[in-house]
Amino acid sequence: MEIEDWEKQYAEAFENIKGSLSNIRGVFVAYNSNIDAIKHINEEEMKKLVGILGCGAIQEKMARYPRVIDSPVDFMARLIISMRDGKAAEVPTHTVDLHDWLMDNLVFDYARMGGQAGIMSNLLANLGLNKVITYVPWLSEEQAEYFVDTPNLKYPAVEDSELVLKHPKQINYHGQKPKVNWIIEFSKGMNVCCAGECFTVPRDNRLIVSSRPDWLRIDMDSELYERIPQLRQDIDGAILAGYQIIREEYGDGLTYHHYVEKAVNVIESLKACNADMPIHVEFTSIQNKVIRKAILTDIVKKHVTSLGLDTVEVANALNVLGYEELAFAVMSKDEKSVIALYEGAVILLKELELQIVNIHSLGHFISLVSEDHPVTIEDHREALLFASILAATQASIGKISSIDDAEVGLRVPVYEKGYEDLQSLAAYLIRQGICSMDEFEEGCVNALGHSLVIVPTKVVHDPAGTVGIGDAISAGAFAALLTKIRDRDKVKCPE
Ligand SMILES: Nc1ncnc2c1ncn2[C@@H]1O[C@H](COP(=O)(O)OP(=O)(O)O)[C@@H](O)[C@H]1O
Ligand SMILES: O=P(O)(O)OC[C@H]1O[C@](O)(CO)[C@@H](O)[C@@H]1O
Ligand SMILES: [Mg+2]
Repeated sequence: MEIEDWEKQYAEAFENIKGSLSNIRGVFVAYNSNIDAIKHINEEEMKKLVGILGCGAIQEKMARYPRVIDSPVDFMARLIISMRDGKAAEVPTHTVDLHDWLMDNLVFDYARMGGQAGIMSNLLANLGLNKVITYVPWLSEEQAEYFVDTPNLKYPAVEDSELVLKHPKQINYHGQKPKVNWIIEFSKGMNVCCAGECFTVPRDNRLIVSSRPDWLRIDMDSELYERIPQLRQDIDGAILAGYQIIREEYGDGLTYHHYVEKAVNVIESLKACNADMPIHVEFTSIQNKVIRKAILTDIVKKHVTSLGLDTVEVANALNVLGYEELAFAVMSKDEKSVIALYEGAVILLKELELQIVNIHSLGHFISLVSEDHPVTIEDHREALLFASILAATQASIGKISSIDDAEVGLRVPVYEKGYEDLQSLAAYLIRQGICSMDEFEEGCVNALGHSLVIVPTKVVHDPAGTVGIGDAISAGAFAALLTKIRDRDKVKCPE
């Protein structure tokens, strides 16, 4: 298909999905909402922080590559590594001491809603879904301020033994403290010096310090848990994210097994009204391999219908599932990496017993769909096109306040290189006898035991920001698929 034909497909997909969003009764979204404190750091501020802590201590820590931030020196070590390599990183911290130190020595520029569940809840509410039921186990008064003020955004609470749905700003917070993550953004070209060693930052990027104090648990209030089945008239699907916060061990002796079991119980309870209820898990960077594996094999496998990830996350997932070589190939810079990506996606689909694996990269999205999925392959393609429009909107204007904002994304041209990059995959699939060039170019391939949907995406050259674009892609594709499932009346949930 020529680029102009893809643009036509985009326009059609947008009109179709936009017109059907109101058919979705609602979506349940949990768990990780937080406040992102964003600071764009400059050279002077770097000099000041290096001066306070001393280069010797920072360099020593850089050599040890701290995987948890326990002190300001750990923080500076990870920040300088990220700046030196131009790489994004997310590192946990288990106390609020660093927050206090950063407030004293740096101060953030602005704050906004953070966390995959928080970002996706606000987006879906802004898109005008009938109901978005958001749940965050640590909802605080401060956190509630960051949810959009729309009547369709609801929080489930139990009052006088009754389940009530209210806006997050109307909930009793019981003195809950907020979770504040710091996002330190840095720019290409900045010069950083430490102990006479200087470098120039090669790329714009950011370090996220994820606040994970001991009280932060991926959990659900038991009174609410018992009442999940009552949500059945309100939702057609659920999006779950934030499992990366689970720790191997807690101060009170509980371990990740306890929280994994609870996470599974919530999913099973959500499915109680309808075993086919679409349940999407959004993956992310998870440093701890024990937790990464447990999420995939104990939470996602058998319980969830779809998984959303970027290419690095595909490699990370394959790595803990025992496919180290393939993981390595996915990350390679040559043209075979896209073939490895496809093969890896097939493994994830089969090993994790999923219906959909959604992979987003810069320039193209891929969905692998199992044979038993109730929606046509063309409808899956529409869902990906809609997701790309949202991503382009988010990248262009940094926010999506309504479905009409997405007209901006629709106008962003399809990125030709994205589709060209897929030529080695096309050649491979044709060589294997899996499809013809025509089928590949249409973006819809029926392979053995699964379908493959591939679309070239819209890429914004000078994005307004990048945090949360992946979340917009996955939430957009999920909502679009729900409209298709509703259209086909495949959801048979008793009213
Ligand atoms: N400039 C851009 N224009 C359009 N899409 C983009 C742009 N930059 C990034 N994206 C999309 O955003 C995705 C990032 O997703 P991910 O890595 O999951 O990050 P996050 O979850 O923090 O949003 C990329 O895979 C790509 O598809
Ligand atoms: O792992 P955590 O603490 O939920 O952090 C998630 C971080 O990732 C983001 O959701 C970006 O994808 C940020 O908004 C947030 O700070
Ligand atoms: Mg992501």
